[in-house]
Amino acid sequence: MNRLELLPAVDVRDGQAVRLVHGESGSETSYGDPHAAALAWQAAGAQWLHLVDLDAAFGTGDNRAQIAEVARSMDIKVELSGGIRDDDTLAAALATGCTRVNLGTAALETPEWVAKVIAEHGDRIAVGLDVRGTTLRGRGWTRDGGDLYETLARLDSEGCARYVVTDIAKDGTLQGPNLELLAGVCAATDRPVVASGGVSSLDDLRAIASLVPQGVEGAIVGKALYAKAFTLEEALEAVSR
Ligand SMILES: O=C(O)c1ccccc1NCC(=O)[C@H](O)[C@H](O)COP(=O)(O)O
Repeated sequence: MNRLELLPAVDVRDGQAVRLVHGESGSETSYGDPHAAALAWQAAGAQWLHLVDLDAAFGTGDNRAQIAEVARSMDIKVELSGGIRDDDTLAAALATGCTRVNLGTAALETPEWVAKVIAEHGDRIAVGLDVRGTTLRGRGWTRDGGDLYETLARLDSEGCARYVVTDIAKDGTLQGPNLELLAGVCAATDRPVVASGGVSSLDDLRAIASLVPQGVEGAIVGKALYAKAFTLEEALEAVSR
């Protein structure tokens, strides 16, 4: 059986690594230099980094140059997210050498473009399914964007390689992942799923790992690492068995 991949998160707002609660602008806690955070996760044994430009996601500017520098300097795989919505932002993201990008708003607002780039770039494109209940949210999670399962069926038919599934109600809260949502998405698609939002403990990671046979491939971990609920080394050990 495959091991659960862990993706420590570095979310960047106004040049700083931050954590948000429910992804809400204004709820930031700052954790300093994003590059230092990324290098720390790499040094601790991460194989992946989940790197988010929150300003680009919210439409309050961007941190593209800084994020590109971080992505380029990593020896590990990087998943880039936040504000990738057109040819220019996609080309800039892919040019950082990241392993894949995560599209959110574009999958809701410009589905033809997303179908085109899925066809062009295959596995380098993931789609973020960020939900409240079963309603998708776009534009930095501020606007409703349709039904989760209808969108999933459409993206599946277009060949989307992978989904990053976030329960916004859980994100940044340390309240535990939404296992029911993850199991529901896995039952609806044969594509791999990356779980995001709410991880609070090693037991949460073990619970997500129990869904690997159903199709969960990885888990993004943010707040719990920054709040020192456990170390990344402990997390990697917990999912290695
Ligand atoms: O990923 C995005 O594009 C995004 C847009 C707007 C608000 C938040 C966004 N991402 C947040 C994350 O990916 C978190 O880092 C991740 O869900 C970790 O959550 P947690 O472990 O609960 O801190």
